[in-house]
Amino acid sequence: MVNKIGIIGAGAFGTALAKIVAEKGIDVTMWSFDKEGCDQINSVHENKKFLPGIKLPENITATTSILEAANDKEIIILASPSLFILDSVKKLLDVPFVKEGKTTIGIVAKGFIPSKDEPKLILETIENYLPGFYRDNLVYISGPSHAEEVATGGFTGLISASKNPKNSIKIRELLSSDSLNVFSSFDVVGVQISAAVKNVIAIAFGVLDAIKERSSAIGDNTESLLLAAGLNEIMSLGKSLGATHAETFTSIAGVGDLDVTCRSIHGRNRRFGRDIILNNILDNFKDYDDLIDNLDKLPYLPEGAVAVGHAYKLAKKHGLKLDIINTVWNILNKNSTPEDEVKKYLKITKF
Ligand SMILES: NC(=O)C1=CN([C@@H]2O[C@H](COP(=O)(O)OP(=O)(O)OC[C@H]3O[C@@H](n4cnc5c(N)ncnc54)[C@H](OP(=O)(O)O)[C@@H]3O)[C@@H](O)[C@H]2O)C=CC1
Ligand SMILES: O=C(CO)COP(=O)(O)O
Repeated sequence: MVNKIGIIGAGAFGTALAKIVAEKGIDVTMWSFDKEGCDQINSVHENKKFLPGIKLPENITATTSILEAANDKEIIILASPSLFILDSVKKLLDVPFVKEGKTTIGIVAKGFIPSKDEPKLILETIENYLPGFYRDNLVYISGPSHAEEVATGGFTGLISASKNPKNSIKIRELLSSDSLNVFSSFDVVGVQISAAVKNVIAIAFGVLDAIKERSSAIGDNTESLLLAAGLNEIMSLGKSLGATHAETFTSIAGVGDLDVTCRSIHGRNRRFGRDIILNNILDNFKDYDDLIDNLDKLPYLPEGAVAVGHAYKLAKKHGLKLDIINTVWNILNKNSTPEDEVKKYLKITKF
């Protein structure tokens, strides 16, 4: 029986999972990048920056020492966003328990790690940094799970995916609770692609959703069309990259997460799409590279902005014509106006 774990990254989702686990009587040590946030969790038992208004159990403690958070823990969960996860992994290499392979590592980041190299899925990139025995042993945690609802006990389904069934079961047992229903999967490729590319589709959805407020040419029917076509693009890319189970795409990891990310008011990628139309947010950036370099300056993190660059390259490499991914790529590169890109995608001439 696990009695203490480490969570690396004290953002909204890391904190929500910490609360679920701590309420089961398991002690949680969270590593926070930010000293002030760390002090708040320890003194007032609240993460005011990322999960305001949620009282945290007292068996959650926070530290700015990654050694303290990760050493001597049978399980650690990496909860830093995809943009920063590699920094966290590099820091973990100094932790004896991690170096000796004594810990099971779960990862919740959805997206691609920013890089100019050939696109790689998150687990593959992380495996390249960790000692060899972690290969095929990492666990990828996904599913439709906005932190705000997980933290307040909203009933939620998650997928625990690993090539090593012992490890996926270990994480499943750790996270399962009255409000969290966790399922195991072997399809690490299908689950990761679904998690990364749904953020791209959600940006497109946000763009359509904002145009819907201004024009009767776009309605709920149009949005459902986008959702269905988006799922097809996720499936095409997933199959080309080696997804092993078609059911992944119709599961909570696929259509479930796509749906919540596009429709929920909590969705940050959807919000980014809306801000492109309603607040001309792209005017603040010179070009796509400038957007990616400054993404962490936005008040919320739309990981789909990074993911679209990788998905676009992967689609090209595999000879796939993926129109929504191309449309989002063109919008973020300001190849023409977002409205014109949407018209081109829908093959219509006016709104
Ligand atoms: N939010 C959600 O509902 C869900 C999120 N996820 C995934 O979980 C991951 C984390 O998302 P979320 O919790 O929402 O993130 P948040 O946007 O809430 O938090 C940002 C996080 O980034 C960390 N951070 C900021 N700058 C740096 C840096 N330079 N180096 C290292 N860490 C930094 C912060 O650390 P600190 O607190 O220490 O300052 C904090 O943990 C994402 O990949 C997301 O896709 C998955 C399911 C649901
Ligand atoms: O992955 C998520 C919910 O499952 C969160 O999506 P956003 O990053 O768009 O908020």
